[in-house]
Amino acid sequence: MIETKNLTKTFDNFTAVDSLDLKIETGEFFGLLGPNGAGKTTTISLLSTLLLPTKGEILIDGQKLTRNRPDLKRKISVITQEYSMRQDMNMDEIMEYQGRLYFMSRKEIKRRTEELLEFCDLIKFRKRTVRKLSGGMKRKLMVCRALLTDPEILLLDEPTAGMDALSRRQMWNLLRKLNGKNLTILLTTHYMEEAQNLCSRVALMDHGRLEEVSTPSALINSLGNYTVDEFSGDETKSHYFHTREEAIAYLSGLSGQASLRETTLEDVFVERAGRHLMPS
Ligand SMILES: Nc1ncnc2c1ncn2[C@@H]1O[C@H](COP(=O)(O)OP(=O)(O)OP(=O)(O)O)[C@@H](O)[C@H]1O
Repeated sequence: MIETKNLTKTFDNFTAVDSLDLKIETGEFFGLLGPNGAGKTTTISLLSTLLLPTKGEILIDGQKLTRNRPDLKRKISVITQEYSMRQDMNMDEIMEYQGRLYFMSRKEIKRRTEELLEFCDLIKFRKRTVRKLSGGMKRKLMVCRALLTDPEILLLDEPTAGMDALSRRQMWNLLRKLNGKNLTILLTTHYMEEAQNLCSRVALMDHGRLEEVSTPSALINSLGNYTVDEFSGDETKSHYFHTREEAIAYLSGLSGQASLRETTLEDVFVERAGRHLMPS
């Protein structure tokens, strides 16, 4: 279990993460959502001990995480937004290099590499250098590399940013499979469809603070499960309803162009951003 208590990070006079109290259960698939600058990446950096908190603490399975706890740090792997891999190395070499950093035996590196590349559908590309991999393959390789040491928790900062629709779906399938094997996953994303599809719970952050923690379906339900979009000129106005009947009754009373659909997490995000999640 990951727990943050009053977790705070201040840069000079600016508070990027403000008194964050969060509990993520073992085996959860958890999403950290919020507008640009909300403090998501900073939170990931704190959880991976890349940054140290100004105040508060992080507990992993009830024990305080610090840079001097290699046993706890080993439970956590992080995949950042940058591709931090040598271009001239092939997949096997990337994995071996990583394994040596963690003092793993040759035999163990080979065994895990085989298993992970197979699991991630990369085995036939193992001799390809990073330079020649597609963006999607590089991301999958980063997942393999992060899992080499067999962590219990995977932190992912925008794992599908810039990916095409097909690669994104392949990554979703891979992350779902990993979560199915009881890997705890915490990701940040700007894609609400991604959070709605993958996450069992999401946290909405803004200005470093936690606004709400809930399930995607409860958030959608709070707005209303049915949406009528009313189109006039360049503008679309969305109206939300709790029942299909109410939505249809409203729709039938409209004279202009309009359509009925299911409400999405993106609607929740947009509505809240309009009200109070707006970056200042
Ligand atoms: N090293 C730093 N020094 C000063 N300010 C920083 C530093 N790192 C982050 N910040 C500031 O902290 C705030 C939160 O940044 P962070 O990257 O955590 O947001 P985010 O939610 O991940 O945003 P995005 O969605 O754009 O990636 C921003 O205003 C950012 O400018």
